[in-house]
Amino acid sequence: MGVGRRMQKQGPPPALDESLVTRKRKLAAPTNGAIKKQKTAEIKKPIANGKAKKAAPKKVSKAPEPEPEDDGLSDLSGDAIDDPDIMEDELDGIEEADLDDADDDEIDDDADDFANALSGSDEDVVDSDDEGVRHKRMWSDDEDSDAEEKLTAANIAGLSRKLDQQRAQEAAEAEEELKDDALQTNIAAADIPDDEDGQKASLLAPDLQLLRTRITETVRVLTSFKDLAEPGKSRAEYTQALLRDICTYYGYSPFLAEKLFSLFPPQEALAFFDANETPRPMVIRTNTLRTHRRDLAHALINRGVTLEPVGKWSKVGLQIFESQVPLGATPEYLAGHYILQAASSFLPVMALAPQEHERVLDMAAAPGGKTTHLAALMRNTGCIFSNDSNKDRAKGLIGNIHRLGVKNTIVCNYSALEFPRVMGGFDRVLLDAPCSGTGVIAKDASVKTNKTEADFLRLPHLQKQLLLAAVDSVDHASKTGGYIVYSTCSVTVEENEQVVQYVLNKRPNVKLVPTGLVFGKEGFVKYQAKRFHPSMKETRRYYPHAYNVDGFFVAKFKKTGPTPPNAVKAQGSAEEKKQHANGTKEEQYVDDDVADEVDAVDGAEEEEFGGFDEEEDQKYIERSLKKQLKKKGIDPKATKAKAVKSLSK
Ligand SMILES: C[S@@+](CC[C@H](N)C(=O)[O-])C[C@H]1O[C@@H](n2cnc3c(N)ncnc32)[C@H](O)[C@@H]1O
Repeated sequence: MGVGRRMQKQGPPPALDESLVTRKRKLAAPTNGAIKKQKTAEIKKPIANGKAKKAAPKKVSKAPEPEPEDDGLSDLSGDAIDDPDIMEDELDGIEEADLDDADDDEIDDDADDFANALSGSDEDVVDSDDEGVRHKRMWSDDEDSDAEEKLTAANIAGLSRKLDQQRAQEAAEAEEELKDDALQTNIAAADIPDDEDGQKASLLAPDLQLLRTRITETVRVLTSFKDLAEPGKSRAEYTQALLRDICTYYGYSPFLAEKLFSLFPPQEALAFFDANETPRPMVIRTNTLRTHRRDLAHALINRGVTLEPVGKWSKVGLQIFESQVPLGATPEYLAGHYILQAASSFLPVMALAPQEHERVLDMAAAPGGKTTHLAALMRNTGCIFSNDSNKDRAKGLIGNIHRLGVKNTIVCNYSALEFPRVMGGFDRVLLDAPCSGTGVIAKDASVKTNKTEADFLRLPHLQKQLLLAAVDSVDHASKTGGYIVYSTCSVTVEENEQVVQYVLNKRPNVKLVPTGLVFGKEGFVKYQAKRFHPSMKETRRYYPHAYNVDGFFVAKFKKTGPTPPNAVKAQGSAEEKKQHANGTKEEQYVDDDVADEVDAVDGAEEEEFGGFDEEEDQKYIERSLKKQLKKKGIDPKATKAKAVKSLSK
């Protein structure tokens, strides 16, 4: 695993993170000298057979430190977890300060007691006001020198990775400078062969370099347009030129480049495109049904893995900096002690916050990252219906459920559109919807070119229907729940705010509520000509450039009553149109597409479930296609096949 951006600390930027999570925090950043000292210590640490030897403990432990087990599993067994003595011994090589924020809510009570015994405090790191405890418990990159003394082998390794990262960055910069020099030399050189037109033959590196310079310069002009624009040149002209350069430089289709660019101010858009060029940090989620985060960290450190807690916002995530072993094949992995899972995938589950003994539906669940997290939060109680329409993917879901020791889950294989006809009355429903993947371009670069306008009609349409089904599957009278979480790994407005707005319009019996997540940007209340309900600010957006996590969207709804049988009918009725015209209805927060669709709905939905039918769906798709074609100046009377083809170009 290389160094670089991947090594960056993941999660919320300091301002958000610190102010929201910690009330008292005065520790300063470590000095370079301190980091160097730690680095030296790590270099001295011998590593044999791919297995790092334990660093010598700084403190003498109460009990003699046991030799690490050969298979690294016995110290993670249920007995070890429940036996404070054994666990205390284990912690000699990994100081309690670092990992005892790991468990809290997600582990069993015995383990909580044990954690408390170790730290001398039963408080949660997140809410602690106790400065002393805070010093001990923090595991971050801005400790003071006192706290450094207490850093563990893991922490030292983590920090030394950062030093490596710094060095790599310096090396990259030096290389960049060399290239610059070379470029200048090349440009000035008289012996570059001319092409047929007598122009200097273009060289790939100089072109990209120049392109990058031009992009940066155009962004600068757009940012201070009045002061920097050439007279007579419009903002639109600059933007078009910039988009052309972005497509060439980063390899996006013009359609997607424009769609993504329009989400941000120009400077931020550039940061977003840049962030999509580097992978996010590798993260694993501790399976608290099988182990505790600190025990897992201990076991992996002993196998030569360098890691750190993912951030104070998660009690189960570990960010992997470097590994001597394949993380998908360690004994701990095979024993189900963790799952490889992107950090942002934790968020929808945290937002849904399932309670023990509830009935929960995961509508689109494969391969099961979120289902298994739900099960862990519910401590294997209650019942999860874990559904996916794709049978092959559902096999992976079953595999993960078995590996991670999930016992409260029933796997089903329906189109989620069939809920609640299959079953309803759930306390909570998670809809992690199929989406375009514009939040995970760093993982799948094909998204840059393979998504067309047709996808951004088809997917939102499916997402809207699925979300209506999710709402209708929840028991509004649930004593503990009545919540729905909608998430996507996409950043487009069509797949997020527009879907949420559509459902708010169609189902007056739900409202948006805070997600409870401690970081993330507010959803759009306004986007281009579209206006959304003010409560849309309760939804959360996540961007790779802002938090070093995959792009994600999370919305949480509370169902307040049964769906009125005439809900949909009312929305298309003459009375409602009159209300819209008078601006007397909350549903004036309607975007064009929603208005079209609402107008198109004349048939009543007789039952709580929306009663979708393919014919009706087709009508919406065709209507939207026609609109798009008209916008493009294409004859909408062209055959549908031709129309889709031209839109796909
Ligand atoms: C984003 S992935 C879900 C990831 C999953 N929640 C996890 O955390 O591992 C979306 C899933 O939706 C499924 N899907 C697509 N259309 C569906 C439908 N109509 N009903 C149910 N599942 C569907 C896909 O097969 C895919 O597995």
